[in-house]
Amino acid sequence: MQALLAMWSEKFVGYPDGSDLPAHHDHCLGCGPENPHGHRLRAVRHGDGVQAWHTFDNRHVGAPGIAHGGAVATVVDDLYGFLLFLEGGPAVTRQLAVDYLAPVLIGTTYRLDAQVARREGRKLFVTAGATAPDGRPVITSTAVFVKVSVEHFAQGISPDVPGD
Ligand SMILES: CCCCCCCCCCCC(=O)SCCNC(=O)CCNC(=O)[C@H](O)C(C)(C)COP(=O)(O)OP(=O)(O)OC[C@H]1O[C@@H](n2cnc3c(N)ncnc32)[C@H](O)[C@@H]1OP(=O)(O)O
Repeated sequence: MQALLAMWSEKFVGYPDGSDLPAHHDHCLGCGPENPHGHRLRAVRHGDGVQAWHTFDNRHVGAPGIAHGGAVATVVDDLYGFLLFLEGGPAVTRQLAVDYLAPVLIGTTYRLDAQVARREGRKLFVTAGATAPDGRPVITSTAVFVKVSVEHFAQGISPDVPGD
């Protein structure tokens, strides 16, 4: 637990505009480089928000040729998680909504953007979207994140689960 806390506190530092943001951790489904099932999402700071380019592959297919809606939601949720590095501390998803405006195609690279729309007490109201190469919006999203202490994550740490 102490090693995890130390590793995370090192990640909540200032990030200049345009800089790469770190993975949440190596096995994160959204961005972890060591998760064989994961999306390996990479994001950069873009002004006061975050931006990513992402291509879904056949591990995340729903209908043939189309990304599974749950996989899309995973990536959006994780993209919001990168905003936390700009906020300076952890938070967790309390509510997530995704509007699927058009199919997200396997093998097509989409631009994703997320930002904090509003802060209210411990809540962050966030918004995101994904844009196709021709400029069409394919999804929009809103979510509510709630700030937590790093001790919140101790609930999930088990010596029997790989990756902990
Ligand atoms: C290094 C990386 C580290 C960070 C690592 C981050 C990794 C990012 C990965 C992507 C993100 C994830 O997958 S996160 C994992 C998925 N999410 C989770 O596991 C969270 C599970 N839920 C919880 O643990 C809990 O519900 C909490 C901690 C979120 C909150 O519990 P609580 O303290 O009891 O509070 P609760 O009653 O639930 O409500 C909290 C506040 O939200 C408000 N609220 C609730 N629903 C809504 C709603 N739909 N719209 C508006 N507001 C709402 C309530 O009114 C309240 O406001 P007020 O009374 O305060 O005004």
